[in-house]
Amino acid sequence: MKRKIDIKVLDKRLGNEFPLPTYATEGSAGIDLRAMFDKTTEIKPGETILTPTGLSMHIADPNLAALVLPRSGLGSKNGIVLGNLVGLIDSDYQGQLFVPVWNRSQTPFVIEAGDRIAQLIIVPVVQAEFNIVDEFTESARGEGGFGHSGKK
Ligand SMILES: O=c1ccn([C@H]2C[C@H](O)[C@@H](COP(=O)(O)OP(=O)(O)OP(=O)(O)O)O2)c(=O)[nH]1
Repeated sequence: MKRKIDIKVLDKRLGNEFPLPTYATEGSAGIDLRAMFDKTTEIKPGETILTPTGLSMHIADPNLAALVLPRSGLGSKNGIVLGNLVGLIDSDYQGQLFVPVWNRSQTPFVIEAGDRIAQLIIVPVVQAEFNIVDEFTESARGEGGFGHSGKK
């Protein structure tokens, strides 16, 4: 059976006033996160507002993490993205998920309580280890650094 990560619903409006997050289709990678403000909130141009989601998670498994990403439509049409560009939820984080919602547009943006403002995906993680070396020969591909391949 597929293992599922437990996400706790802290805000009782979720599941009552607003639908619980769901994977919209069989192929959906993410679930939408809602802005669980107490009231309608305006984000001024250039402003970032830390937004509660009403959801708490403890991933616990170090082989997993979660990413908070902008919703494509809000980002490309309304300039509503994330103040940290991408949010990383560590497997040992325990607590409410917050989304720093950034209005990078030139116009104020109104968020009603419960609006879907970002999305969350759970991803596999492989940790790196660091090894001190005496000598290192770069491969042909590594020489010259960024943009060195000359390919367009
Ligand atoms: O958009 C986000 C990003 C992070 N977090 C939570 C989960 C994450 O595990 C924790 C710390 O995030 P991060 O490690 O990115 O923050 P930091 O600024 O590097 O601080 P820290 O010193 O806590 O690592 O904050 C959120 O709720 N929303």
